[in-house]
Formats: sequence, structure tokens, C-alpha cells
Amino acid sequence: MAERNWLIDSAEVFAAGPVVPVLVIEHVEDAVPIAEALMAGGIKVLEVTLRTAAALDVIREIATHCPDAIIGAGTVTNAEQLRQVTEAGAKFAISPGLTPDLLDAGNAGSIALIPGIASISELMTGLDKGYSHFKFFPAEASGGVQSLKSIGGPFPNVRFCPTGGINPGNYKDYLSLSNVMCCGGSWLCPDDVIKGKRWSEITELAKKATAGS
Ligand SMILES: O=C(O)C(=O)C[C@H](O)[C@H](O)COP(=O)(O)O
Repeated sequence: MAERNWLIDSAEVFAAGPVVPVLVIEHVEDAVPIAEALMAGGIKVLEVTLRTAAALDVIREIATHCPDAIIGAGTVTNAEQLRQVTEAGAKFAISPGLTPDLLDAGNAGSIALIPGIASISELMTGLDKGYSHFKFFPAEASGGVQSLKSIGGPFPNVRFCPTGGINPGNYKDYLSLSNVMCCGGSWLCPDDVIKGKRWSEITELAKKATAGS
């Protein structure tokens, strides 16, 4: 397999967790205040999903103004999106799933790609393409902690960032697994808090999560 030329490795992104806010940001002017509020609470890794029209500009804003943040792009589902988020300044890309095309683009690209899996066969497809760090999505709906424990049997060297249904009540159970390095979720930055621009509340949520982990 050809050597990768990634800015930072996926292992480094995972190690900078252990909690990763999954962000849905509609307005570009909210980008830096949200990133700063999260970082004030001890968060280093941010995942800005490509679910809004503003997402690429949001990534660009945070990459420019928050040099200490490890800014990543979420919901990256194809090679073209990987190219766009790289151009916008994302330091890694994370996907809810994987396709052979996306995996190839990740291997040829300049930022780390973290593909998503919810089954053993998807995991094996990713392993065949040289990947070792995956998102596990949708975590709770796919068997949660029990599934990850079982996957750790045949695949002890694979590392996961579970997301989907993770909250203050269960994230520590995930983090206690030997194959989980970090976990992600929208609980760290809820929609209504963003709408109300209640930035200090975001810092409090982040502090709670980083202190408890
Ligand atoms: O958009 C993406 O790229 C995703 O892969 C999905 C997110 O990681 C989950 O939707 C977060 O789940 P909740 O914390 O339950 O809201």
C-alpha cells in the first residue's frame, strides 16, 4: 500500500479527544464563538458536519481564527466533499460510512480520513484499504458498548470513535472500552443552545464532559 501523506494521523485525532462535539452550524458568524466556547471547556477536536449550506465556510472560519483547534469535517460521504473540506482547511474528515471510492480518495489525500462502519464486513473493507481507525455509527442503534466489546475479539488492534445516541449518561461506558479512544455527539452543543447563542452553556457542557472523562 502506498505511503500516506496526511497532515496529522487519525490516531493523533483520536488521542486528542476523548469527547468530540458533532456540530451542525447554520450561520457562519456563530462558528468562532462556538469553537472558542468549546475550547474554553477543554475540547480540542471539533467535527463540523456538512449538513448545512454554511458548513464549508464554517470550517474555513474556524481553521483561520482558531489555530489551536483540531478542526475536522463530518458527513463527508464522497471524494468531491473530501476535496472541498481539505481546501477549506479541515485537518481531518470523518464519514458516517465508507465506499471504496472514498477510501481510495482518503489514501491519496492530504488529511486523515476516518471512515464509518456499522458492520464487520464494512470494517474488513476498510482494513483491506489500510485503515485502522473508524467511526462506529450509529453506535447505540448498532448494539453500542456490547457490539464494540465483541468486535474487539477478532479485531483487537482496531480503534473506534463511536457516535450516534451518545450522551452524558453513557459516554463513560464507551470510553472504558480498550478499543474506544474517543466518542462524539451532538449533546455537547445542542441546537437550542446555538439558536439562543448561549455560549457559556456550551463551555459548561464541555467542561463537564472533559472533566468526567
Ligand atoms: O453527520 C454525520 O456525519 C454523522 O455521522 C452522524 C453524527 O455523528 C451523529 O448524528 C451524532 O449523533 P447524535 O449525537 O446522536 O446526534
